[in-house]
Amino acid sequence: MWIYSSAGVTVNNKRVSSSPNSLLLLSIQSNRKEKLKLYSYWRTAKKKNSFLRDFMANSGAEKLKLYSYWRSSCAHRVRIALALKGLEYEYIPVNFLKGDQFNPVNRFDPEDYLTINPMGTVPALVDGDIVISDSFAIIMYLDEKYPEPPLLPRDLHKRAINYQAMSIVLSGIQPHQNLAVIRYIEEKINSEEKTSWVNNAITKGFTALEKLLASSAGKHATGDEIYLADLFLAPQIHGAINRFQINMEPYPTLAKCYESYNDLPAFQNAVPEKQPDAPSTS
Ligand SMILES: N[C@@H](CCC(=O)N[C@@H](CS)C(=O)NCC(=O)O)C(=O)O
Repeated sequence: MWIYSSAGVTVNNKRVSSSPNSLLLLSIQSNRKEKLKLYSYWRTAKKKNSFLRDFMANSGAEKLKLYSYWRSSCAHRVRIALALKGLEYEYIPVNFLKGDQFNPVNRFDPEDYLTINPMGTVPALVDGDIVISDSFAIIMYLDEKYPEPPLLPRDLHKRAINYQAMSIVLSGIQPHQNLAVIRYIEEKINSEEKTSWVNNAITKGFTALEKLLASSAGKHATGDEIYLADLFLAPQIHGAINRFQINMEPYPTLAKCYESYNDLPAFQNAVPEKQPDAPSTS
């Protein structure tokens, strides 16, 4: 696998050059004409990461792999990030209802999914030899490797609001509505208790988010650009409305952001209903 960074070029973990420019000369399979084409493309590419992205897409390098489940809001966040960064990936479904998390997910995986993510949850991203689970870690990894468009604003206050909104969803809401948790409540108590538990967690989180974002929001959570908070809000609101039938009227700021997300292709294509493992009737 080719890794290109400001520190140089690595192929299959072997440093082959300390100068990123020589990537072009190292495109071993290319003939002189192709090399010149690559070189002139690199010279004119506005952003180095778009060069890397295109080069990876055309070089036969292994594609990113995303272990996902259509309805997972955590995987949904990563799908948006991948789309915003313009990255192609292989979608590998992990079907929790069939217990895929305890088995090899498909015939190409020699080992159980738990060796990929010992927590047995999605998402997990595989980038060559690098395996990352947890949506936040994955999104930060992608943002650092492919800095355009940036997922964190430069303004420190706005950046802190993004972290805060992300954290409310990541640790204040989603864990309470997680499949394993709600199944447990349903089994040990009953389904009314499950519904009230989830509603309570979403209401508490959305009330806090509404207060946090009322003064910072533009078209999106912290202005008109898309940032980290938006990647966490969109899937959370989508699930709240479609899966848990939450009324968004008390949260006008969140509802307005959600409406704007629905206009953007990166968000439109990442929704659960459009994933390859979604049931056809959903
Ligand atoms: N903090 C983790 C949470 C991962 C997580 O809980 N994923 C859920 C789907 S959104 C899951 O895999 N649930 C399966 C289960 O609970 O068995 C992340 O953001 O990736």
